[in-house]
Amino acid sequence: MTKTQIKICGLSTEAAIDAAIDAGADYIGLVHFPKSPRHVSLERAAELRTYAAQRVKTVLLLVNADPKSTGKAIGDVKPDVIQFHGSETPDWLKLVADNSGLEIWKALGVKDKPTLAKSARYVGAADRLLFDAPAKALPGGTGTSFDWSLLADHDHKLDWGLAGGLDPDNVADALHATHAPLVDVSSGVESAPGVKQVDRIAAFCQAVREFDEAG
Ligand SMILES: O=C(O)c1ccccc1NCC(=O)[C@H](O)[C@H](O)COP(=O)(O)O
Repeated sequence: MTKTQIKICGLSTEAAIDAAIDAGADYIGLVHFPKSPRHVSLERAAELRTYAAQRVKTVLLLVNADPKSTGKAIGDVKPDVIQFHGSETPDWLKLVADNSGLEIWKALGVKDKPTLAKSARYVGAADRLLFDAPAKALPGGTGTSFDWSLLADHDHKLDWGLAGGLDPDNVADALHATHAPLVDVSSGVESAPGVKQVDRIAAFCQAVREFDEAG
């Protein structure tokens, strides 16, 4: 049985971390981007990372952070993975990877086939691509989906994941359409921006596991 990996993103409380772990998530995401309703300070991100350590992998999200801020964020939080969610270049990702030894993910907003074709430039720079909806007021956490059929026959050159407007009711359809090895959710398991709902986290993970079991 293929086990789809699950990332629950935009957590800011210990209770939400417990809910994600209890539901069987593989990754939690901590957003360090002051414009986001899910923003956590580096101090709080470090506390949450320590709370989660050994139980689930922690992904720290940054958006177009400068080199000094990136180094401080990595040093303070010590995440397992760093996810870049802005317009960061492959060269910048390589530099961070070489200096930190961390696993690197790059989020890309998918508009059309040419966007997907351009994603190949991250080969050798990122460990995983996260295909998300195009940016709106925020670069991520928008709660909107893109056209999943764009991924149906895409020749993936890198490990990858699917994000953007997923929720407990549509994640099985998204997996049928894309066969994503990882799914990422934020708004779809919230009652309001930044407020995670334990029962929706559980329902999301349950829907993924039911898809996996149905084969
Ligand atoms: O979640 C945010 O507020 C956010 C802000 C700025 C950059 C990235 C952000 N989230 C990144 C994620 O990985 C989200 O889980 C992903 O975009 C999917 O979000 P959603 O459509 O709300 O499920």
